[in-house]
Amino acid sequence: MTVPAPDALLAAAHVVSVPMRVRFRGVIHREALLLDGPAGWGEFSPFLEYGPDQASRWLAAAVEAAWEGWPAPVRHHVPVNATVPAVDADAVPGVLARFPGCTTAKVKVAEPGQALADDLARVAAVRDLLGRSGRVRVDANGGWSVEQAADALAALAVHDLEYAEQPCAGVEELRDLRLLLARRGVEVLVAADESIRKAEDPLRVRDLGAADVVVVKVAPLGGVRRALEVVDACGLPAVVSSALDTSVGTAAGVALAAALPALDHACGLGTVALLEGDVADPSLLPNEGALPVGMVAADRALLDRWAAPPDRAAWWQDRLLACHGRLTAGGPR
Ligand SMILES: O=C(O)CCC(=O)c1ccccc1C(=O)O
Ligand SMILES: [Mg+2]
Repeated sequence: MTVPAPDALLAAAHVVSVPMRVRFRGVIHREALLLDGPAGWGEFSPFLEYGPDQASRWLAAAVEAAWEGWPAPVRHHVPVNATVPAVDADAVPGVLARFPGCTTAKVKVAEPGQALADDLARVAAVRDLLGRSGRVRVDANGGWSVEQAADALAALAVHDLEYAEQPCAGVEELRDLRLLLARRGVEVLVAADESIRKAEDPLRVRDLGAADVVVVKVAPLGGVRRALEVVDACGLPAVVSSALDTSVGTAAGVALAAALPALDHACGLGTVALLEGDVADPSLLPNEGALPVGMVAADRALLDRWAAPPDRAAWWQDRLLACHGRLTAGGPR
């Protein structure tokens, strides 16, 4: 991929700060730099704490979207899951109402400061609303030790889990957990999310037998094409998920999900519903449990409405330039 010159990137950039409806991943304002390029719109929104190596992959994904475009889709709609943040059980109906027609829900668990009882109550509430035919998965974001995960999943399994996403932080831990669950007769599949971030990761996950399913995100992997290679190398069923993107970044995830040869699970791409505002009109929101495939353009009025304060816009422009330097210096793959 040829990376545009710094001036071309800066000239194409719009920085926004969008409030979240509910705190998610500690984030209450989602900041993003949108790029208006010849092939369409791209989103550059690495989380604030990410260093330049990680963040430059997000830039590669944004440049792919805005200067190159995506591979051809093999489907026109992508089924999505509802995403339930670590809210109180009584807030679950309000969250699920934002995901019309979704029959799969992903529930955040193992939130710091909360107890297993909170997770059990939240998951029970979700199962209750979806009914027996719904699918319920949990995401611990690596918050449990192997023992904690085995105990928690044995308890949560009464609600019939589709899988548990990143129950423990490390790849070896995921492998050990799978062995322990099998020994204890707990039938819960394990998905790797944070363990799939770098080019060499998926092969490690596969070779160690650390997961049954892989979660892939376009931006951290450096674009739709790179993510397709990762899934192919891994040889495991894949679920595409968002990084809490605006509709522009979400469309890249939809493009990946639409280009995958096989797609057996709902994707975590309904998260625009967790944002209070967005850059596109209409927003890329689930309808009848699915999203349409296609490029999404940002809207000028909405870019103005959610424009970031000048100091934050300058911070993002500096970050863009730093990442540009990494990418053109050969950067991480
Ligand atoms: O998968 C989903 O349902 C939504 C996406 C999501 O949970 C997420 C969004 C931003 C950062 C991390 C994660 C995650 O899956 O851990
Ligand atoms: Mg996850």
